[in-house]
Amino acid sequence: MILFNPLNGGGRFEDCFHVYQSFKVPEFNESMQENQLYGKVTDYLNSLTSIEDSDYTNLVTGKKPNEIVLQLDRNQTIEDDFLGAKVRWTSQGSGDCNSQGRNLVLKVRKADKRRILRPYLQHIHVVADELEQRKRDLRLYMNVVDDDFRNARWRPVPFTHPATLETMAMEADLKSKIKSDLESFLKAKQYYNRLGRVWKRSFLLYGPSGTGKSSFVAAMANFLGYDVYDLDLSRVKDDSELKMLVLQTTSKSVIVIEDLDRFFAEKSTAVSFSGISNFMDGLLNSCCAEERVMVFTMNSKDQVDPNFLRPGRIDVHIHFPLCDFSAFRNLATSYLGVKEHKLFPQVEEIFQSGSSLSPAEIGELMIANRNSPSHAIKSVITALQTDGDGRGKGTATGKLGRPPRGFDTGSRKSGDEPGEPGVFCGEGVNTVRDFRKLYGFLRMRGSKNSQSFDAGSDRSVG
Ligand SMILES: Nc1ncnc2c1ncn2[C@@H]1O[C@H](COP(=O)(O)OP(=O)(O)OP(=O)(O)O)[C@@H](O)[C@H]1O
Ligand SMILES: [Mg+2]
Repeated sequence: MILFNPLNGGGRFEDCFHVYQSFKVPEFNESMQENQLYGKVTDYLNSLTSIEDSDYTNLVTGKKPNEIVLQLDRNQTIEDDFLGAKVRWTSQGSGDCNSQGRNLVLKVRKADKRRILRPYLQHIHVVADELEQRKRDLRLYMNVVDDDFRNARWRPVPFTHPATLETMAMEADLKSKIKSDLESFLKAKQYYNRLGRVWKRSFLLYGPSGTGKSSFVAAMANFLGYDVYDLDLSRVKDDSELKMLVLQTTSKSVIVIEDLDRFFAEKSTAVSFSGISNFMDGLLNSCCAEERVMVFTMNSKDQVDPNFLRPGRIDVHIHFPLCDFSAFRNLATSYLGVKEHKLFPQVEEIFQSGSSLSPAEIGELMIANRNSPSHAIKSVITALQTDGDGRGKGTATGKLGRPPRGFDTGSRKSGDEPGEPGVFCGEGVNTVRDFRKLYGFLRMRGSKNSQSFDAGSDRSVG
């Protein structure tokens, strides 16, 4: 007696008693046109963790260079859970010599069918669309003034910034909080709709120059699979032009305004404070597309009107501190491929004494000396001793676990000369001072000497 047919979706005892109902999703319709649902279900199934856990599965190249994706094999069955119900999917050959293509067969318990079938198919649609969105090439939009039309508009270019959340040197706990915050934002459409709120999230990234704020915006966009709208306020004529630009942005995008504190301090934009607040509120109460992330970067939030930073306008505040020893280790791992080194205790001691540099400064020294990790670390030690000018003493981080301390603007120490013994640098960057020149750090020194961080009022992720 044959009870189970393994080609019939991994036969189970219940199958024999018609406990399940099957639904076939063919690859092509009767006119041999592609059935789009088949593509969506395939993408959805290939993204499930159960495919990773199955006994065998296919590995195929994806659309992007070096991308490898998991793919359901013919006659393979995987399980999925939805609203507490278990369903099974089997990939089958068409079995019909007159037709081509494959089928995906869904088995649902009859008892669950009425309750879950429609929402489950809807869920597959949503997830597949999100996956598609993440796969497509991203764009960076910059606002330009169109001479002919005297109008501001967005000009797109391909967005190819390589930063990812993984490449950012940040405290691990903070990074994983941000990651799960973004993940839950992506899944929260129905939640926001139920609350009657626009599906958006706004972030404030603040910290000294060269600590990774701009790179982090790129990493977020790559993580979310969103386009980036980089709004340059100095190119905006007035408040109404700002409004028009906002209306032109599309959903699934990160809208970023960099160095906002500078605009407020220098009044170097024709846009008023209320224009910017309305810009944020306009997005909040939006007539325009939703599913957007807004990011503002600044060196310090001291000079910024607290009204601007109030809850509801800014959801998440993230502080970007100067390097500590743990960030240094992260950088050494990614830039030099070194997880441990005999010089690490010495580096740690210097950090503990309060010296610090920005990740950009340390990263640049590592890149310049990347052929010899020892030389690279020695150059960092020398730079911390000579250029590290005690800035680390003032980096109150609050959320990163270090207690808030007064900020020491401290004048530079004298040993600021290039070419310290034992320091081998290449590519024209010999000391942090050289790098600061390159990076435009002096610009910041001139205008932003007195910074301190209000860690106490942080609302951080989580
Ligand atoms: N935390 C970090 N992790 C990894 N790389 C970093 C980090 N911080 C800075 N860098 C590197 O330093 C360079 C400058 O960083 P970035 O431009 O993101 O700094 P920033 O905070 O935006 O500075 P500014 O305030 O001057 O705009 C980038 O090449 C980036 O890769
Ligand atoms: Mg920046």
